[in-house]
Amino acid sequence: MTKARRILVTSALPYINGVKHLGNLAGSMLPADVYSRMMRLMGHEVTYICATDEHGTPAELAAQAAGISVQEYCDEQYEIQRKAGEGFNLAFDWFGRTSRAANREATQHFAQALEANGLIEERTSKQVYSVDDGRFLPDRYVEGTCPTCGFEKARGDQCDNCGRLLDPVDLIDPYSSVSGSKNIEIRETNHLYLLQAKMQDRIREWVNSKGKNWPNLAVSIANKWLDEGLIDRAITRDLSWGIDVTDANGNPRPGFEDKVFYVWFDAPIGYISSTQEWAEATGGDWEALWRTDKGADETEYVQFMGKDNVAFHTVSFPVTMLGSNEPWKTVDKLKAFNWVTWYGGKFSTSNKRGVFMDQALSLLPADYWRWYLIANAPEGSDAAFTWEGFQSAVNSDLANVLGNFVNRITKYTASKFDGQLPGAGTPGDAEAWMVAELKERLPRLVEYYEAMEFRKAAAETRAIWAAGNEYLTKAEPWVKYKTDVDAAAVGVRTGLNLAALFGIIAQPIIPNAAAKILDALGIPEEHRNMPKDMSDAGIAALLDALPHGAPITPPDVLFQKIEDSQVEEWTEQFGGGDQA
Ligand SMILES: Nc1ncnc2c1ncn2[C@@H]1O[C@H](COP(=O)(O)OP(=O)(O)OP(=O)(O)O)[C@@H](O)[C@H]1O
Ligand SMILES: [Zn+2]
Repeated sequence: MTKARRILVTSALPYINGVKHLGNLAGSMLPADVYSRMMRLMGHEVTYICATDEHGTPAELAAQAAGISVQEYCDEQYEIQRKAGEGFNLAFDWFGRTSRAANREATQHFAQALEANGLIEERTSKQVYSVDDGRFLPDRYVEGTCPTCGFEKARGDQCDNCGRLLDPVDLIDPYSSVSGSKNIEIRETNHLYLLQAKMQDRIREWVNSKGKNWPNLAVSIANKWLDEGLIDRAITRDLSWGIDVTDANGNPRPGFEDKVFYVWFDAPIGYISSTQEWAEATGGDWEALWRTDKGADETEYVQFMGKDNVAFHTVSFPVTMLGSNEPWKTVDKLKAFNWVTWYGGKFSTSNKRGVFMDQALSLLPADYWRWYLIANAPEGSDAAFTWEGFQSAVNSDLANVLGNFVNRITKYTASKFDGQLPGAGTPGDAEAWMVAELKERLPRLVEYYEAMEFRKAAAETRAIWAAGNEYLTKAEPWVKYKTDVDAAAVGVRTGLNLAALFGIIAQPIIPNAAAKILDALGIPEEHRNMPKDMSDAGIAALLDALPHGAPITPPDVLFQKIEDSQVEEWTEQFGGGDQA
């Protein structure tokens, strides 16, 4: 017996400005959920934490555009995202918010610890100041002409045309995005700087030791940053929405009354503070997950994110944690994804390109999307979302391979065996073939999950379902029934047990449909875990696990096929073919 492991899972915190698109879902929360579910089914103790990332100028500007306060805006958007997550069956143990008190305290704590260790310093810097607005204009509060490409609507932090990261003072002809005023001055003011350069060697050493368990994509991104040399960064901004900058006594830090911590500093700390909220609400032990002096050295910490977040998780956040000189748990396994692309371009929240979580659920149930997005996870490279690909994954994998199998065998039991699992007959060659298949495939499925290879895990799941269909072709209970009812009974019994197994292994990816199957077969909750005994005898036992005589009710249609006319309609509605 292998020992149950304690696993902490986090997925990149979704930013608060609007409901997430299917790219966001596929590149962070969905695989984290699938992985958490599988680890739970294997008997491990999993805590999956996520939260909304709520600070920063995009939230402020969106609130302003909506004519409400930032707090109100974030409250609304949090609810929307929480509901969308629920709709997609994301089984977070806690879905927190970085704007809550726990994150304020944790962020202020880290800043104190870093400063005490000589890693934070007050420096004077030049900032864009709007005389008419009477305030500094950080990041997106200022727009102007890009010094690199001449684009006239570049934002203070980045040019959307050429992609270059900018400092607001670099903009040519800057104007305030609050008032449009061009009465702009460059003024000096103080900010806190995180002295990342001092941490270069420690982070390198840490990446070298931890990176062994990361995919190449993550290690190469971390090394690229380290090779370029870590630079000191301002971790405060001239804003009011955010976490207040305090002194050691918790009083406002002189000179920082109108400043807050920068969102990049406080967001990842949200993983810790959200775990604290979870512990507070449930009586869970957050320290066993986060403090290596309190048991977290025995916790496995797994992070999920899209590739643009890797640098923050392999360099910036580790600077905060290691620089505190406190015994914080750092990431063990890191899974980074490429992009899901939308018809030759990007999914985009600001341009409303692609399909968004709420819209998706209004078209079809969550399982359909979950299956397609996991089976086509952007792992080795970017993965294109196409309506045709979605249609074919649903129709062939879910409806034809899994749905038909379950339907056929349960309906046949209902019509020929009085809706009861038949106990007669003894297994023969066909059953031995099936045992051999499972003996090879089930351990491989588990390996793929352990390695967080989601495409392969989905493909193996499908291959196991397909082997079941092949088994029925070999066993042909419907033919045998005419001459030898007992021989037919073996095929039906094995088929029903296979249906149960197929439901069990389907649970991580398509939890609702899997529950329907397991309910139809009357499998109690405690028997829905992954099988552990992979010996010949153990696998043979799986094929005769359900009690003889157990009542079997065919489930309603598990999956509706997607019609060509629906694909046409959705292509039209979402502008699928449109390359603009
Ligand atoms: N097209 C995509 N495919 C895969 N992952 C993505 C995609 N777009 C964003 N992500 C990931 O989704 C997670 C949450 O992203 P976040 O809420 O910060 O939005 P974002 O990265 O600003 O994207 P967008 O502006 O397109 O919404 C991050 O880990 C990010 O890397
Ligand atoms: Zn530019």
